[in-house]
Amino acid sequence: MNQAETSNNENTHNPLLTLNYEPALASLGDDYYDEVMAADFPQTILRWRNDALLPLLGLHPQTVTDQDFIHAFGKFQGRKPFLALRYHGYQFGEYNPHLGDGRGFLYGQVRGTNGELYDFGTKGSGKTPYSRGGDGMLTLKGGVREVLAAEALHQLGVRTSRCLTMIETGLSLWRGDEPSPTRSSVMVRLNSSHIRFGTFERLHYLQRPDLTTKLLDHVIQYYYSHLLREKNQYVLFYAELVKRVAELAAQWMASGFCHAVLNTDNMSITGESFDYGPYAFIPTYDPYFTAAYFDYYRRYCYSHQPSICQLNLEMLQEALKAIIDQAEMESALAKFNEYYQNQYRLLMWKKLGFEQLQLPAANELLNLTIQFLQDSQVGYHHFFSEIALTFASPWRDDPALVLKGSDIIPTSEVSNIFENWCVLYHKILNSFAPEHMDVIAQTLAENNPQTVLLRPIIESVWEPIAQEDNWQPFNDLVQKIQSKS
Ligand SMILES: Nc1ncnc2c1ncn2[C@@H]1O[C@H](COP(=O)(O)OP(=O)(O)OP(=O)(O)O)[C@@H](O)[C@H]1O
Ligand SMILES: [Mg+2]
Repeated sequence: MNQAETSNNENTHNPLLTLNYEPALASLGDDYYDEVMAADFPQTILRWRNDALLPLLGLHPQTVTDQDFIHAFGKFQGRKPFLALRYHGYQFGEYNPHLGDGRGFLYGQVRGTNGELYDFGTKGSGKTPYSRGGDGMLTLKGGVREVLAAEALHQLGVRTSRCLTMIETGLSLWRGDEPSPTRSSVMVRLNSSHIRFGTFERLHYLQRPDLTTKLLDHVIQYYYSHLLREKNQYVLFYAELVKRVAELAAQWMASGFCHAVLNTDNMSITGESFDYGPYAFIPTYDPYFTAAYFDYYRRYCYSHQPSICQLNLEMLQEALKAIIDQAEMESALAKFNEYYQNQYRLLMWKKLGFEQLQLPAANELLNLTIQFLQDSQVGYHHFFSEIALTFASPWRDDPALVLKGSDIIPTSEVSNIFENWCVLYHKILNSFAPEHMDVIAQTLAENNPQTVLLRPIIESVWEPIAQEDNWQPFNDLVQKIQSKS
């Protein structure tokens, strides 16, 4: 076989290339994107493949070889067009009309076995017309961090994008925030959509309500299709987006996650979480914990996340008001807090072991928990995982037994709050039948995995990669996360 025949053969036998790709976004026309080419990399070494996602694409992991991944997502053979999507966005409060996919593109769109349409989006695949001064690349550590964040958040029940694969690409990159030169990677991500708030903001900036209408119809058709028959579907879309985003913010907060860069170009129009750059899981409950070193004014600190999401939704009204009544959008947004609070409470109660709780004891328990976590500065995740680990039915019998045997040992300054917490927890346990203790134990275990992606854990798997190209700790960590252990 000559080279062309070999390549053709690889294309027709590669299950990743013979998926039923749907040109949903491409069919909107080139007002929304630029066709681009992928970089030609000196090396393509498969470092990670997310076999857990393949069944969603209708594929059996055993039928997809490592070479198939490399051929499709490292060498970028056998598919086109690749679309660098156009968008703008508010970055740290300032409008930036020079954005767009600067180091990635929409690789293709595929319908999952669940009937939903998914984007395959790249990151680190080379320069585009939107790269500005950037090199179009993703560091290997950046790829490792994004893979880990997405898997961890998914297992914590957060509505998130996930990485399909990560391939090392053999370049030396220079970055201010990593010891440089540093290694490079390309990552392919599965998102519900790569259409961002900033995609609409750009159309408003260009004063093209015709293109806004066309894009919104597309969004509703593909991502809010249950609204298609409604007369006032545009308002209903906005109202549902408010709910989805409020619930997402609650999921981040309960998970102890700080996204770090909540610019409107990082806000998905489907209300899904994505783009894991300088994120961090909070070590302790600190409302002002800030994950990005360049966030000098703590704009995107942990506790600001709900209000920033609300603000981003408010700014989106500006981009949509040419086609949706603004007063109606305002009244939809007025529900943000209620949606947020309801979801946050529910998730926190689950972390405490309860699917359902009677008010007002439920609120009291939540307030006391937060107060204790904040005043004591015990590890946020550690506190919950210790409850899950040490929980035992006798906690019902005596408040002094609650958390006995755990390593949560409060200092004298917070011993009062801790005692109150134990007394209340004990009282709540007694509002359930003894047979219910197993259910509580199970709820605790399901909602508080022992493996938490704190920064030192990420560094501990990155070090062996950086020092001796040892991927075992990384693979072990992903496996632990995926198995929720
Ligand atoms: N190394 C780079 N080269 C070129 N453009 C870049 C680079 N890093 C970031 N950009 C661009 O800067 C903007 C903001 O980057 P940001 O980190 O939010 O997005 P991203 O991580 O590149 O991609 P995504 O939002 O799809 O996850 C985007 O337009 C992005 O494409
Ligand atoms: Mg981004």
